[in-house]
Amino acid sequence: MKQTIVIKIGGNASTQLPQTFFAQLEKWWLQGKRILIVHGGGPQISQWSQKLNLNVQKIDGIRVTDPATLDVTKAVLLGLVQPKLCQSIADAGLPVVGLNAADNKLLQGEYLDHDKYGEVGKITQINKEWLHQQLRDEIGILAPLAQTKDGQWLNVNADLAAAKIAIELEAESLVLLTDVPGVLNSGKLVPLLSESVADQLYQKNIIKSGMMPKIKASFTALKNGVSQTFITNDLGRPGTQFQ
Ligand SMILES: Nc1ncnc2c1ncn2[C@@H]1O[C@H](COP(=O)(O)OP(=O)(O)O)[C@@H](O)[C@H]1O
Ligand SMILES: CC(=O)N[C@@H](CCC(=O)OP(=O)(O)O)C(=O)O
Repeated sequence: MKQTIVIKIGGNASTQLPQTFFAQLEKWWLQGKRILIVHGGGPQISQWSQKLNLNVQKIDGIRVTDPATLDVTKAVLLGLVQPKLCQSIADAGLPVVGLNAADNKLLQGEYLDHDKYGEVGKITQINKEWLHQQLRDEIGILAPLAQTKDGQWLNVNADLAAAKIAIELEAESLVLLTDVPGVLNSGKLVPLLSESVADQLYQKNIIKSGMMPKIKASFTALKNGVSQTFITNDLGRPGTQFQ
């Protein structure tokens, strides 16, 4: 569906959305684009885990998730982050619907590597027809959680979830909205990034932590039919575009 735009909003970015974000969203909506927002909430999950004396550990940007942390993840994403985002988009006068994995088996998944990450998964199947229908009338706000065929919930990194969903929806673009202007090298924005240069930046430890799943997500989407992928902190600016 070439009229679809998938925007991933990181947990930090979701707390400081500028007016330009809502203006661009409205512009795309009025142009007839279908818009799906996949939201993160990593910093909020870490904060609540700490309050509850749970261990916070990430490996290359992926949270190690034990059953108690999975409960916190669900509660924070579906109880705090998502309603707040829905509220701010509704306040901007745009139609919005909050969505999660359990809505008509929207996101099915399987474990990534149970021994390494615990209750963490990757998305394997999407209820596309139903999702397309929802996006005809409303902007969708979707949490990065999936369910196995047996109904077990899985925590999914939001960048990787957004890429998989963008591919499945045949989106025209994927925008990863975060708290930095794009990929930085010695403090300078890299406007265009190829996979070989990204590998070099990774080898030099310039691309690390939370940027790693974003790079993987961007190239995966690009190689699988999404025409354009960006990492930015402003919907009005392309930040880093992938090539
Ligand atoms: N080369 C890089 N350029 C920019 N940011 C980087 C880079 N390498 C690591 N990062 C880190 O990645 C962070 C963004 O990832 P993350 O904190 O997971 O954000 P989000 O919550 O938006 O997913 C940046 O704030 C920065 O600390
Ligand atoms: C498995 C995994 O890492 N899940 C992520 C889901 C939220 C997320 O990705 O949020 P940000 O985009 O704000 O980082 C987590 O628990 O932090």
